Amino acid sequence: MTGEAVKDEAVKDGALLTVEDLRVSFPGKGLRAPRTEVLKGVSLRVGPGETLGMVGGSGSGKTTIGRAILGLVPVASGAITFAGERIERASARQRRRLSKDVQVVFQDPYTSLNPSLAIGDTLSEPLLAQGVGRREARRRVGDLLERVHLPSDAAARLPREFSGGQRQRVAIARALAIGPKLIVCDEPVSALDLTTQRTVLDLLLEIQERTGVSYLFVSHDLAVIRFVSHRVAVLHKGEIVETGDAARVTGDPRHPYTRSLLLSAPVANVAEQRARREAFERERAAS
Ligand SMILES: Nc1ncnc2c1ncn2[C@@H]1O[C@H](COP(=O)(O)OP(=O)(O)OP(=O)(O)O)[C@@H](O)[C@H]1O
Repeated sequence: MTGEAVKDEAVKDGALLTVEDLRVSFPGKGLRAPRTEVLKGVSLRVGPGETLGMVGGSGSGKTTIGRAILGLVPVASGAITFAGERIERASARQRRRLSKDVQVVFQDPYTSLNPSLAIGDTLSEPLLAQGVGRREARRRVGDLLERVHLPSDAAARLPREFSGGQRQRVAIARALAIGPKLIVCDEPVSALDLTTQRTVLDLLLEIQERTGVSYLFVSHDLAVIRFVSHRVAVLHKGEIVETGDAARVTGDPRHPYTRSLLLSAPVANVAEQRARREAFERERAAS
């Protein structure tokens, strides 16, 4: 299929991001070891203004999907289409252009910000790189801080003066700086305590409502995924085993792996969890 043909299809079905039959492998350990296939034909789509939650256990390949979309790992085969443009083997120039539309928020707010750069400089950097003038950049930094509910004097301070939750707000503000269409959120709240998790998730939802940005939201935590996602894809050993509406996948999972994920989730509602476990065990005994 030519690049043009894929472009037309992607635009026609209204997807912002389409991943088709994506395969990624890494060299095995040892000289003659075969490569390890980490993604084994993953397909997904994210619509404009939509959050696709990507959930799966450790090592299932969640982060690798995000990294492939961002061009940070080589793709063995398959197609990644963003806004009608094939990007799985984007050139450095294409990547620079794409960085305006596709941003990322990483898990660890303690390592994702430059410790020697004042918050204002961290936020103005992407703006200046896009050709925004200094004065306008300063004004927009003020807006960004306001949008993520940080005080305007934060601009002059260093990351070490902020808590984990506040730093993650800065990371979100940086991702938002040049008005992206898609943010890959890679476990953005996993390093935060429960109360802070909630405020950062609320912020992400508020931003989506206001700007219409799409999220590919990676997490191992089903409760977090249920809270933020419109649709959910469940990844297991490099393959998507179940996908669908968030309430359906997390409330009435069809695949045994999704059910086991649900059962191993921390217990928010003991009665609900017990009923689910009993139903699961009855079904297993009957099969
Ligand atoms: N650059 C790399 N080189 C070699 N192996 C890698 C590389 N990146 C990831 N892997 C391997 O690929 C597999 C999937 O990793 P990935 O980080 O995508 O999983 P994950 O689902 O995000 O897991 P976690 O929740 O633990 O971060 C793991 O076995 C990991 O060791």
